[in-house]
Amino acid sequence: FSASFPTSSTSPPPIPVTLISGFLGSGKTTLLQRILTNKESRRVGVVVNDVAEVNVDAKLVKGPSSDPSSASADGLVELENGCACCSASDEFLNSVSQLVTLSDLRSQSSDEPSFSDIVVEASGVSDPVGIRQAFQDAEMYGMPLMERVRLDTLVTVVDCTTFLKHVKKATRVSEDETPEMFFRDDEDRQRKKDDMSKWLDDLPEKLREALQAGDAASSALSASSSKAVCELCVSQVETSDIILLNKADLVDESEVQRIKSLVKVLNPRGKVIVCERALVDVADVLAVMGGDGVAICGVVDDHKDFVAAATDGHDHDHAGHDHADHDHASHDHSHASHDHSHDKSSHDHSHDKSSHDHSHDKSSHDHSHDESSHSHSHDHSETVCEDPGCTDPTHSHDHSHSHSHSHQFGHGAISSFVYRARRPFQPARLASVIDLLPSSSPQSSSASSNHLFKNLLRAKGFTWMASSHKSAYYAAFAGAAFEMTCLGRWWSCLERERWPEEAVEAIQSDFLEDDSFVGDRRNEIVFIGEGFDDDETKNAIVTLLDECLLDDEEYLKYKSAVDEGEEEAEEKLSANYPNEKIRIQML
Ligand SMILES: Nc1nc2c(ncn2[C@@H]2O[C@H](COP(=O)(O)OP(=O)(O)OP(=O)(O)O)[C@@H](O)[C@H]2O)c(=O)[nH]1
Repeated sequence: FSASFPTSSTSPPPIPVTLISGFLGSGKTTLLQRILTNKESRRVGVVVNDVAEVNVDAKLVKGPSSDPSSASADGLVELENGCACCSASDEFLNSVSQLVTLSDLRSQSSDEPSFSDIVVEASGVSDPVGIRQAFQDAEMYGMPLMERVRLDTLVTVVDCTTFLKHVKKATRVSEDETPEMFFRDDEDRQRKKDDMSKWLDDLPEKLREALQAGDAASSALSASSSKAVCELCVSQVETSDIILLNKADLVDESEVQRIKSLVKVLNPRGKVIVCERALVDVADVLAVMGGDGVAICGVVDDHKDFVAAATDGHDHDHAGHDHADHDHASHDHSHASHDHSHDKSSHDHSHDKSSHDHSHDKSSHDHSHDESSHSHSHDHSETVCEDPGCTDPTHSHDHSHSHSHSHQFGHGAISSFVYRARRPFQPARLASVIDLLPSSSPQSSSASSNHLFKNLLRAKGFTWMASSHKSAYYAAFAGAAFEMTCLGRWWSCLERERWPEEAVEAIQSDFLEDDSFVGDRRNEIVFIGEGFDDDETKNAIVTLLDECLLDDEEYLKYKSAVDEGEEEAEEKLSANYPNEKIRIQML
């Protein structure tokens, strides 16, 4: 995709790309055929990325072009190498690039108009987050291709017959059952196996023996070679503009309603269309977002919408900030700048896609620490809670529980609430709660966890860990998988003058008023599950998480470490609170 394209003031507007995602067998090809059969005057270029059946799908899509009623693409590129384990993002861009070149060549030689649309059918095991990231990175790096195309609309097809089963059961798939989720082909499989044996061989003998003998080995190895279907299904639904609840003919109405309520909690901004055999109006799915959909969002945008939905438009922070007025039109990468600054000039090529690590943008994040902002801290125990519904007169607003709001949809009892706290988590205590989450790992199925978290479907949000005063972590749980990633630094670490101008209001809304020590550091985790509107369950989870926060004595120690100065503090804090257990969870 490094090909250069003729670009000038007369260049045509970028071709909108519509991405179709959805788990294996959900109906993506059916939708693609529907689009190609009813595209009318649109000229549609197609990228098909079907790991297992790419050639079959390609033939289906091509169709006999002499028959006007059959599905036919105006240009088609097959992607034969994609798989979820490597996300195949570069190959997507390569294929899109090939289509644009094809279109240019045709219009030069025969005056054929170029494509009005490009449709990409992702593999059933692709995560749209990776594909979106690839497009955003290409834009940030100033790839010439990005002047010719833009990722516009993300469509996810849900199979109504399997969705709830996948999401609830947290099944992990194995290499043997679905090799396409792990390897591109046999050669790739062999190469990865060789790498693993080499890794084992290179270990000190004692460690190798211990690993091979004990459970640790099997769980460590299987953890690296198994994926939760649930994670994929949830991610595909969350990262989409349009969600088709397909195969509605095969389930009863109440099942459709249950799926609908879950989908709406997972993705409050998406448009849901119930259908059979992907029978939808092409105008409802093809390039409908006009450049203002989830394609331009980052993790932080996603999170904000998620929180707003979980609080049902009554999102109160203890500082009284109201996030409910979140303006969809204002989605902007720069306000997600923990994870992804789109400031080309400041981009550092050490960019790390997978971790969204702040190291990719040195000039905007790697700055000197503002000592003055840490010179005094405030006790917020006297702050008056501004939530009219709050019934707890005692809670301290920088500690204790952040009370929450729940929301229940009419059908099914799927609800969500937000846990908030303005004090860091003690990593080891948090790790022991993480151990209680439902998991396929046998060591984590204690009776209490089964009781408390048994109906948890999804949890995600910002976490403030006592092992760092700088790093903004993002925790995510789905199915059997928990992961914690560092999104970058808290905005408090950056002088205000260096915040992106258009994002100042949004950033400020996350700050605890009059407390520069805390700033935007926060725990803000959304929990979604069945029966989570029940106060008993909710309070038990809140109490459990409160126990993981630093107590008063620990917090004083934390504060004094920070007051010693930036670099010393980071070293001291990470030594005070070794978070190895959390790191293991991140693997
Ligand atoms: N009954 C019923 N069958 C459907 C519906 N939509 C698709 N199918 C069938 O389900 C099967 C899978 O559909 P595809 O469109 O190939 O699904 P896909 O998502 O492209 O599948 P993969 O490429 O394997 O990921 C096909 O046999 C379709 O005819 C529907 O709404 N109802």
